[in-house]
Amino acid sequence: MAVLEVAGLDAGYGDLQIIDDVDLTVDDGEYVTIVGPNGAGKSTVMKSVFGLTVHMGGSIEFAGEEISGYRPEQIITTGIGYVPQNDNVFPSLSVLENLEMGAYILDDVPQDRLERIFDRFPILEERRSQAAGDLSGGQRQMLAMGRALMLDPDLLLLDEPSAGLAPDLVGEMFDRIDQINADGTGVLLVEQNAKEALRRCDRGYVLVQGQNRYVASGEALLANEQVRQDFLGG
Ligand SMILES: Nc1ncnc2c1ncn2[C@@H]1O[C@H](COP(=O)(O)OP(=O)(O)OP(=O)(O)O)[C@@H](O)[C@H]1O
Repeated sequence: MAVLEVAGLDAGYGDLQIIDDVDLTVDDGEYVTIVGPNGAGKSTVMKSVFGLTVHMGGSIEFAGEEISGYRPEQIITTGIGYVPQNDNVFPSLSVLENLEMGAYILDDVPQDRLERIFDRFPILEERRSQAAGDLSGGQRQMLAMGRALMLDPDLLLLDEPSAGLAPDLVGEMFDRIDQINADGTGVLLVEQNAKEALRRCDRGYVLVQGQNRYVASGEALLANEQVRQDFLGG
């Protein structure tokens, strides 16, 4: 069953249209990645799903509900979590406070989820009292994911989580995403690290100049000579 179904999406910023007639689906528990050249509109597609762009046409359904036109505060209540690429933690708040903020729409902080996040990311428990601004880039990214997981989303949107990480941490970040997905959370990932993302995902989209150029399993895209030459560095 498609949890997220984007059809004929046109979107952009102000009067500027960036996304042109894009279709995209993420089935229940599926791991889907969007790759493509710089400036292709990958982040813009993701932001559109989360209500952060100007919607210019098409539909965005999540779990059967039309969510285009919803504000981000409404969208998180439908079961979509979003981890932006930048400014994704509150630097002056502690790690624990950041995680608690993730559950701000609930009356009480769900302690069982907090425990699960600490089990998944032990470094966050170790550093629970430290300011988020003092964390390393990788730890900050884990905190941002943990915060989004506090609402136990059905679909997690991740915008370039490996950006800026030291090469030895990139594999670890991808492993974390695999684990989150293995626990049943659907994942929509935008990545510059296209080969690694395609190796890990169920299905991939290659976006070029705001349009879908290829849609196939990650494996099939990696095996496609044209895709390799044009978008994966050979
Ligand atoms: N807030 C904004 N206002 C106006 N234009 C924007 C804004 N954000 C992005 N753009 C433009 O939209 C286009 C697509 O950007 P987007 O960030 O979606 O691309 P991307 O494929 O994610 O690229 P990258 O991998 O370089 O982040 C670019 O031309 C960019 O300059």
